[in-house]
Amino acid sequence: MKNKLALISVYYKEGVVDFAKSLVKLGYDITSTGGTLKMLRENGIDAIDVTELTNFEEILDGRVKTLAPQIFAGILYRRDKKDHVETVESKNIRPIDMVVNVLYPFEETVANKDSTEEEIIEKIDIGGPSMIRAAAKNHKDVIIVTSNKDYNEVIEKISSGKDDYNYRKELAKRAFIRTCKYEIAISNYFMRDEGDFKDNLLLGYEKEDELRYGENPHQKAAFYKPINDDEFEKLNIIQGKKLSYNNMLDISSAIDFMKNFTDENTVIGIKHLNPCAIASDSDLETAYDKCIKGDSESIFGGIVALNGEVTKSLAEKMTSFFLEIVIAPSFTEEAIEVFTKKKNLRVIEYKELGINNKKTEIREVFGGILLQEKDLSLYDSLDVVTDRKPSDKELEDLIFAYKVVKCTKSNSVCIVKDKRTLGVGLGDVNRFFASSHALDMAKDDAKGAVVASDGFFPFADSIKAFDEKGIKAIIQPGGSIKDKDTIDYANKHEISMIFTNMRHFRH
Ligand SMILES: NC(=O)c1ncn([C@@H]2O[C@H](COP(=O)(O)O)[C@@H](O)[C@H]2O)c1NC=O
Repeated sequence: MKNKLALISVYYKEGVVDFAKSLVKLGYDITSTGGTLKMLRENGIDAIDVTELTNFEEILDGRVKTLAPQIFAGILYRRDKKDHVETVESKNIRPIDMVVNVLYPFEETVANKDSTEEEIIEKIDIGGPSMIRAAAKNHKDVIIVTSNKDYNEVIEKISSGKDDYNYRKELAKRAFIRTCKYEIAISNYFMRDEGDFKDNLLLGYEKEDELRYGENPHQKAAFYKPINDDEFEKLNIIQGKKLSYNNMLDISSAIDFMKNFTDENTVIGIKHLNPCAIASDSDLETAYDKCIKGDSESIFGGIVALNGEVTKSLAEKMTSFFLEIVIAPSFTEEAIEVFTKKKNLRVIEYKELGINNKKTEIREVFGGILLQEKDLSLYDSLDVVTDRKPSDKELEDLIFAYKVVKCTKSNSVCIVKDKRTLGVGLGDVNRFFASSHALDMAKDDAKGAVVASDGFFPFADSIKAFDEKGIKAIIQPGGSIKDKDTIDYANKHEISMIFTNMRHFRH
């Protein structure tokens, strides 16, 4: 009886020589293709050239080498079917008991900006996926290996007689996942000119980690990363407890919110995916002090995002009370040292905080998912619709306040003075409630402050409430059928009002 036969054809050759040597020790014969064959032979492995099995030389620059009936029949015939066995024997086809294949690097070639179209097309592996699928289909009798990460495990399993049906099935599963991800990458390449809203949304995700629990302790959860995307790796988790489900949501909000504050040092305090306070200043530490003053109570147990380097003195301030996460583009060594006092606090460095690198966002809903462009603009125009015009200082604060309401759950209204939130009313079911909440938080400081609203005011009731507290400038999208009432009220009470013609709901 002949030895078992392993067909080895791998693009990346790391580990393949040792793997093949181990297979030989376990009694396997090796057959191989082109560059793999050369390498194995150079390393003293007496491999059979696959052309001896196919009776056909490799042609068309390697486009056809293993694509031959002798190979596919050797892999695919059913060992438990008499007629299959007879066919294979009568045609002198050698059984192939293991296929080891590492595909052409299509994904890497597409990711390389210097690759030409021709180079990319040539990296669409044809023979590899065909062999992988054939071997995976016939896993009952054939072992399929698709990654050099599996080499050691495969040798261990065979050596200990544990290369049983279940293990071969497990390898088949990995193989089909590999070819599936490969096809997603190829299909997405061919759809690249269809823009963001393609007819087919082919997404592939792989589990990065199990999470301790979900939104609540009784819910299980895990985090999945998109295949061929290393965005998550850009988060440098300097210290702290493992990230939880809610932490991941909060970090995402922090990253999203900060994209609105690129032109000035800004500090955002976040609770339950909403900013509880935001402040900007020419000095980061002052911005931090202003932010904490904005809502010194809600920030407890929250997240602080800063768009500048965290210094020792800032770190000392942030360790003086309980925070879950601090995220910033950089930290000084002294700051990191200070944070070590609070072992559980997650300290996260994200160099691209404040940079826009995603144009669309996905959400799951009943029956499917929703895909939309991210809300990346602030206003369409700044139309002063009242007799009184805002002063330059008011205008600065109005624009700042409008950025804040862009970050909040709708309906939202916020009150701002000196680029600092005094009160944020958010997630309310009616705009007057949101206005009242913001006013309650701002207390007497509201005098001389400005207001922003993420949607239009349907009635003049909120304007009246602002006026009673001494607010003199308002920014809102406009667009209500009752805009006239609101403008008339503002004119009568010498309030200036700006229409932006751009709403910022966030559901
Ligand atoms: N066309 C074929 O018959 C074929 N058979 C195997 N390959 C690929 O050739 C690569 C190995 O290259 P080499 O034979 O030079 O070591 C592997 O990634 C394998 O997937 C092929 N190439 C692409 O389709």
